[in-house]
Amino acid sequence: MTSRNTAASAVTTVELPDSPDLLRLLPADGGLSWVRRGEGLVGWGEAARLEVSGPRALAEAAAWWDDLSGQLSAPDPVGVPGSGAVAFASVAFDPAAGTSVFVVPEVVVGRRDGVAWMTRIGDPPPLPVRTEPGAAPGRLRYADGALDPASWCAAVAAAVHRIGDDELAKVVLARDLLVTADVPLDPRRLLDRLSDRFPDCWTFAVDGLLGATPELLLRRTGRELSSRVLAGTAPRGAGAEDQRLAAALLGSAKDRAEHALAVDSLVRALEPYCGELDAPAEPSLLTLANVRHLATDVTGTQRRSGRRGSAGLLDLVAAVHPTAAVCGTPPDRAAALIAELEGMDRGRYAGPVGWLDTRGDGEFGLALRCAQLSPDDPASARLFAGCGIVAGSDPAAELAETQSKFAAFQAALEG
Ligand SMILES: C=C(O[C@H]1C=CC=C(C(=O)O)[C@@H]1O)C(=O)O
Repeated sequence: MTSRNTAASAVTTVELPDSPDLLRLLPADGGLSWVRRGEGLVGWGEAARLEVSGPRALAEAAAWWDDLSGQLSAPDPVGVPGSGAVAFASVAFDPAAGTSVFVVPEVVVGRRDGVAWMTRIGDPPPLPVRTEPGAAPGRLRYADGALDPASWCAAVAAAVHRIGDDELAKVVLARDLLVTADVPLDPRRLLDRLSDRFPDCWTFAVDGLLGATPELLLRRTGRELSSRVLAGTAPRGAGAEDQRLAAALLGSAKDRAEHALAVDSLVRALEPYCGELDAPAEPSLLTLANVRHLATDVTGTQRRSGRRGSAGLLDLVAAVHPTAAVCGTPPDRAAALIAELEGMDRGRYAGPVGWLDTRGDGEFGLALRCAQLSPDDPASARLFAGCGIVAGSDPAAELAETQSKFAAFQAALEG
């Protein structure tokens, strides 16, 4: 665990008279973001930072944030979830092995239900010097990541085989794609384009991991908990074909089984913490520009008493992650098969990403439809996409699904 903390200075929060375009405020090096439909949080500067890994990574992060929250609590005239000091977080897919990053920005600008505010820690310059986002990156060169398409299809076929042997019911297999541009990639341009094209997604950026995720792992507001579980995907089509594909997804026994396992994994993990928990019996459709998903919005109320009643947001995130939307069923066998077949380190892809405030409120999505900007080459990035594999999955169809999912970030890169 490494932590840096220059945060023991005054925290001030003021309401802003005008509602700023949050993503337009970000400085040239990108900063931090969690924005959907123009609302959410952006931040920049670093008042404190934690990098943590190991079997107790999230517990250590929770203790670090509890301690810091005590130092950072301050009068907050806005008083809504996200106002005051916050930490942005990007957790490794496997927090025991990978590095999770928590950043407390010096400046946060937020907007919620039309109310805008700015929180500053210490005395940083209030707004960055504005420069326009950079131009299109010119020519893009793509290269296979860990597995070429044929090898990845072979991995899917092997997974289907293992599922047929009754070893497990579902595993999510992902692949990566490398991209290099002629000029450095501009995170602000990517975030702008992602949020324009994917208004129903959360456009996030934490420590070089950028994306627009449609999946909300867990939101905590007071004791109210909510989640949007996704699993089961169909491509988009033109005209009547699009409606046919939507109806086929809703009626697909394979996709519904894949979806039910993801909902079940979240519900089972949350149940012990909740007095009430509601998961609709039927999934709905979430339609995005590139794909359509089966979706279930789960809501619950956290218990008031006992050890589980006092669990904080990071304890809850640790309890629910990884769901079967990104790992599989049963999770231990699925994680072992992912390690065996994927041939890559997921890093923070498919891990929880979001923010938490000093009151214990916050939102965590799953880091999907994203790319990790290269720390060594500002013109390069690594894109990720994965698919749930169940009995009856067809490797060629799953490969096509990863291509449709990559297309979300590719559209932001291109043009
Ligand atoms: C693992 C990913 O998507 C998950 C979320 C929605 C639908 C999924 C699916 O249909 O396979 C995946 O479970 C990804 O986009 O990389």
